This record gives sequence, structure tokens and C-alpha cells, in this order.
Amino acid sequence: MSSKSSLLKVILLGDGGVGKSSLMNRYVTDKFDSHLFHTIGVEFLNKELEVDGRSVTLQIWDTAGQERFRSLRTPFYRGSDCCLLTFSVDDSQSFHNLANWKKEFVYYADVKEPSTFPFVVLGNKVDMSERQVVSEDAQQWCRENGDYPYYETSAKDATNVAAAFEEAVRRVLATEDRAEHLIPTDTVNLHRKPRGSAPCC
Ligand SMILES: Nc1nc2c(ncn2[C@@H]2O[C@H](COP(=O)(O)OP(=O)(O)OP(=O)(O)O)[C@@H](O)[C@H]2O)c(=O)[nH]1
Repeated sequence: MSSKSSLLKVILLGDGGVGKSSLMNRYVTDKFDSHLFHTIGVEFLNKELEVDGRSVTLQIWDTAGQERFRSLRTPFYRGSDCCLLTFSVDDSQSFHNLANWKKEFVYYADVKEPSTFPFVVLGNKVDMSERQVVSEDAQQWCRENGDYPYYETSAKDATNVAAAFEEAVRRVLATEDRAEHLIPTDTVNLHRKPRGSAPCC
């Protein structure tokens, strides 16, 4: 890995029980617990990785999906570099609620340009035999909302979990690269002293 590592904050949002904590635990510790308790407020774990030759420390924030914990989670949205909107493929209501999750995030994270913010959508629990949400509907939602990448994951058997987090990192890095290219090179920095200048009278 190169010596310079970027710290990226990625936040997992979605209804209670869709598997946000399980996805974070699978990715960071490579473990799965079938008897997890509901998250209260937020928790986070760090993971170091290299994506396309760039070193990154991913700070993954797992939030409580239950409505009663809303006021405990929303203060942590600010400063997120990427948002993973998560639903469970065996729960159609969790899919229909994605729009509300996006809205809540945009408001509390104070996202200035939602159309260019890096969202990634995860349809979790694809190992379950009974589905309520078909891939085509999820893909269509992603297309209509901003061409978001869509990953069908299973925290239980690890399907696509690493791929989804790596895509999140790629999206953030691509957004940052675009922003850097947009900074005009002929701007004047008012805080920088001219080199070798005499003290002002
Ligand atoms: N079969 C299957 N079960 C899963 C998967 N991911 C999570 N679960 C189970 O679903 C239940 C809820 O998982 P959590 O990870 O606690 O869900 P959460 O979204 O963090 O829930 P809140 O903390 O309430 O927001 C647990 O019993 C998990 O074991 C998966 O990919 N497949």
C-alpha cells in the first residue's frame, strides 16, 4: 500500500432487520451471527483496503433502522462520503422505504447536490429462497433515482459484500477526482503570504 491513506466515511441506512450490522460485520470481521440484536443509535468499524492502487481507510457507520431510534442516528449523517441504501429482497416494504431513507439522509447530512452524491443500493439476503423484490424492479429504481450501482448481497454467505463496499470506495474516489478537476487553477489564495514579501506597513 502507498503511505498516504484517505479516510472515507460510509454510512449504512435502511429498515430495521435488513442486515446492515451483518453486512458490516461480514465485511470487516468475515463473521455472521444469526442472532444479532437491533442496533441502538450507531456503531462504526474501520477497514483498511486498497482500491485501484489507492490506500483507503474505510470508516463504516452502521445505524439503527428502527423508527424509534431516529433521533439517535441522524446526527451522525453529516460528513458521510457515501451512503449505502439497504433493503432486504425478502421484504418489499424495506424496498419501498428506500426513497424515505434517501430523503432523510439528504436532509440530515445536508447534501448540497443529491444528484451527484455517491449512493450505492444493496439488496441483501439473496440467500433466502422466498423473494418479494425482483432484481429488475431494484435496478429500475436505481436507474430512475440517479443511476446508482445495485448489488445483491448476502451477509450470511458473503455474496457480493466486498464488491459492494469496494464499489462505494470507487464512487467516492471518482467524485473527489471530478471535484479536484473542477477547482479553477487561476484562483487567488487570500490566506497565502507572497514569498519573500516585506512586512506590511
Ligand atoms: N438469511 C440471511 N439472514 C440475514 C442476512 N443478513 C442479516 N440476516 C439476519 O437478519 C437479522 C437482522 O440482521 P441485522 O444485521 O441485525 O439487521 P439491521 O439492519 O442491522 O437491523 P437494525 O439494527 O434493527 O437496524 C439477523 O437475524 C441476521 O442474522 C443475510 O444476508 N441472509
